[in-house]
Amino acid sequence: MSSDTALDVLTRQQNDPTFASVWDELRWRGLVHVSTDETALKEALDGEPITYYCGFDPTAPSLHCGNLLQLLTLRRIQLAGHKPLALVGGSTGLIGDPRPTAERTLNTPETVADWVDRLRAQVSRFLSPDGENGVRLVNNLDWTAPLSAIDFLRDIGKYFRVNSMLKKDAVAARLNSAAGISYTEFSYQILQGLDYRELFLQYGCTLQTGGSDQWGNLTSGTELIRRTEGASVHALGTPLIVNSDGTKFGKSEGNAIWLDADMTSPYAFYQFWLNTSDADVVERLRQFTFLTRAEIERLEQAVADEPFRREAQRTLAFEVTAVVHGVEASQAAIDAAAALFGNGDLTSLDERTLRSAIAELPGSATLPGDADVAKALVETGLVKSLGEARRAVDQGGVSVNNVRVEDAAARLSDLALPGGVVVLRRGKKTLAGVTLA
Ligand SMILES: N[C@@H](Cc1ccc(O)cc1)C(=O)O
Repeated sequence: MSSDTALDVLTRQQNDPTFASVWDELRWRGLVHVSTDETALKEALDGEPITYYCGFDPTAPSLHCGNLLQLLTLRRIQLAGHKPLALVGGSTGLIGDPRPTAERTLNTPETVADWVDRLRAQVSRFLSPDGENGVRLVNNLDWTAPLSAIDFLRDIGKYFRVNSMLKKDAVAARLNSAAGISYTEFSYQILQGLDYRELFLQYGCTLQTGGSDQWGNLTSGTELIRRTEGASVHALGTPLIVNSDGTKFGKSEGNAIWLDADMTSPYAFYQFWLNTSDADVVERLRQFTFLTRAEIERLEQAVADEPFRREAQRTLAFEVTAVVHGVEASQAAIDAAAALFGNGDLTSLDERTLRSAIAELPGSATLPGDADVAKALVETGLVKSLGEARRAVDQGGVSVNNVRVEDAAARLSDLALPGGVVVLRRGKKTLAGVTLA
């Protein structure tokens, strides 16, 4: 991340006078899908600061776009004065939250511990550490590891009825599948319930947020607290984000969109948001940016009046990339696209941005430095044959790094940008990238 941190960006845009109540804002932004008693929750959120939490499991070295919704929701509630606990699941990550489809493979404790560290660092970037309601990071391994099997079964297990455990969505789906479900994953909801109780007892935590797929796990905690402590606490489930064409949100050509810049480059991240459809873009602006209601409504009008300008998409991509990677990286992603597609000066781009930008072009190849322009045109699929390549160059229709080439036999190493990057263009629009080996 650059010097301009996610929080700087968030904080700049925090004051939206339209919303007297954070509950009203969460509703308007389309973040409330399911919750425990609404009146009680609204009252709690509009009243004195409460402590609330959301958990993230270390199932990969980085969080992804789907988790981002939870991080931003945590931040919105923090901006209203409440105190967040961000839990990274050192113990739950060792067990695995059952997915409706198939059993997870267990990761080694070393791997999980490494991912816990990485996720803690990621999560902290989205929440302010300052003041009375500064974020506290917690790890459920701290209270789960010391628990003996006997204590777990006697003291906690007694409060869970297998019948209701079987009804939870993911468990029910797996029971009906051929693969079934292991006892390990079946027990997961108890652990998450235990977390909520622990955070209630230790910190007075009275709200847990999560995706709506977490509803069973959220209510596992509220029920346990009701049974053991006689207290009534809250849970809030945000909607599952889907694209209006029915495809899953958060993937680009089958790859997950990660928050880690080494796993998904800021350029690719920016492009992902830029590709949002007109039908989805306003909802995404509400859910994933801190822009004010007035600004989002103006963009909604822009989508209706001048969809071809894609102002809403460009704003969305800039804002979300800035929140995750910083303003500079977000601007660099814009500059790279402009230089590539607008025939601009490629030499002004930094090598890393340029490399990640060409990696996203449809035809990209790695070639030895002594390869010539004709060969590169063939290898990247811009032409079908060496003959066609030569003709295209002779007709003046080929450029390398946005400078027209005259000689199809020119060596790529003589034309490359620093880092061995070569951008080939055929005609006006067709681009491909080559990295020299
Ligand atoms: N089960 C949550 C992560 C989580 C773990 C422990 C908790 O206490 C809360 C949430 C998920 O898979 O997204």
